[in-house]
Amino acid sequence: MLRFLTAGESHGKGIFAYLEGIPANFQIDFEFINGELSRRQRGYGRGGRMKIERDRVDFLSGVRLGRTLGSPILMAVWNRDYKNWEDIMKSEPGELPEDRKVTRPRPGHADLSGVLKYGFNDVRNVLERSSARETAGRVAAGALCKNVLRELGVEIGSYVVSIGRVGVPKELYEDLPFKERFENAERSEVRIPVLDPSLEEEFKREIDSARKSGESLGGIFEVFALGLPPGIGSHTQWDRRLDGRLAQSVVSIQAIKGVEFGAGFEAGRLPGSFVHDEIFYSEGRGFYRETNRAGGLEGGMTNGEPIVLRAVMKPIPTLYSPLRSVDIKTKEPFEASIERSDVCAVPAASVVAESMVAITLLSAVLEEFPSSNFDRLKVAWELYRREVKNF
Ligand SMILES: Cc1cc2nc3c(=O)[nH]c(=O)nc-3n(C[C@H](O)[C@H](O)[C@H](O)COP(=O)(O)O)c2cc1C
Ligand SMILES: C=C(O[C@@H]1CC(C(=O)O)=C[C@@H](OP(=O)(O)O)[C@H]1O)C(=O)O
Repeated sequence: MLRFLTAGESHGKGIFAYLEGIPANFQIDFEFINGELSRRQRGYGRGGRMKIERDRVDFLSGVRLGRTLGSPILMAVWNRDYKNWEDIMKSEPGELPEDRKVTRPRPGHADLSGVLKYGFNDVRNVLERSSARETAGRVAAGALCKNVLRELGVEIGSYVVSIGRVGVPKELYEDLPFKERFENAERSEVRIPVLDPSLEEEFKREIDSARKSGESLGGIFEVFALGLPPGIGSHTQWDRRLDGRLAQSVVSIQAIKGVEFGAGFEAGRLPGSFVHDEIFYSEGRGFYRETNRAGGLEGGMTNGEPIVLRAVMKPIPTLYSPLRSVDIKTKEPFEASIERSDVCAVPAASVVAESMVAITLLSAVLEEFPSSNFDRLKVAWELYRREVKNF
């Protein structure tokens, strides 16, 4: 089992990820982890903050000479922007003048519920932690989990299928292998799964026109995981079901409002014979399916087919065209105005979702094959893969 938590404020010293349970003696690919952090920063539609930050991982514990020790791993992603906020974010005692406190809660954020819950008179005490800057910590930890899973032959990727009203027609990508969809997304500024310059332009125009009119956009992306054998997860208890655990980990990402697996909500409109994946067998392949409407999950377990989930992100709530709200001090209505914000962060959110999927999958794998040492995990994993193939 893995234990994973984050700490840190958006404009504080840094974002930190705590990860416990990674087997010892795993050789970490630092370049890969830093590459994942930079993937999270990219994507058309991001705001000024991403020009300041150059996220890199700094291992503070649990790693020696490039290998894991089996002890808790603490990772830091330092905030370059901290130096611009030090006077209002420092931990040493001090008082802020009233005019430097944030008293205007933004609709769509944790701001109002947070000040009411904690009794704060400064919204900053809430917004600093509710900010999606925290996702840098998720990606640092998720990248290490992805690194481990890759050594077990499991690949995780994602691509964007719609932003605002613009979508990628399904017939353009449904026949492409997942790896090709992913490689195309990596070359696209909006992470779409096809190489189509005019479609790419259409996505960018949608984002540009939202920016011009002071609007923001959400969208939908897909995450896949390849190479998992059947039987990871469990049908025996609600909190062990892998579908439920994956959904929770992805919906926990800031602004993600829903998740569906495989045929998803469409399954509710179709009769059963169009939804369930029939079972076949051949000597070379073992058991297999010709369709994957289940998205690789049946009964809370992997079924050996690719895991495919789709998630929806709401539009960024901080808008250049102001929304109405009420000042918590004066109780006067006002229209929120802002200095900087992302217009669309769907491509970045899809990278974060890959990380959450990696953390959840590796946790389930380690529950099935508890191992203190990575080489032993690999042996147990290969044995099981062979066993189910030759069943
Ligand atoms: C990668 C990423 C970047 C985001 N950037 C912004 C931003 O620049 N401005 C903003 O208002 N919200 C941004 N958000 C969304 C907010 O953090 C989120 O909407 C807010 O936490 C409330 O969402 P919730 O109701 O799901 O918690 C971003 C979210 C993600 C995943
Ligand atoms: C800093 C990141 O995302 C931030 C998420 C965010 C929010 O309100 O969620 C607001 C913006 O930050 P700022 O208010 O400093 O401009 C984004 O840039 C990041 O992704 O690293």
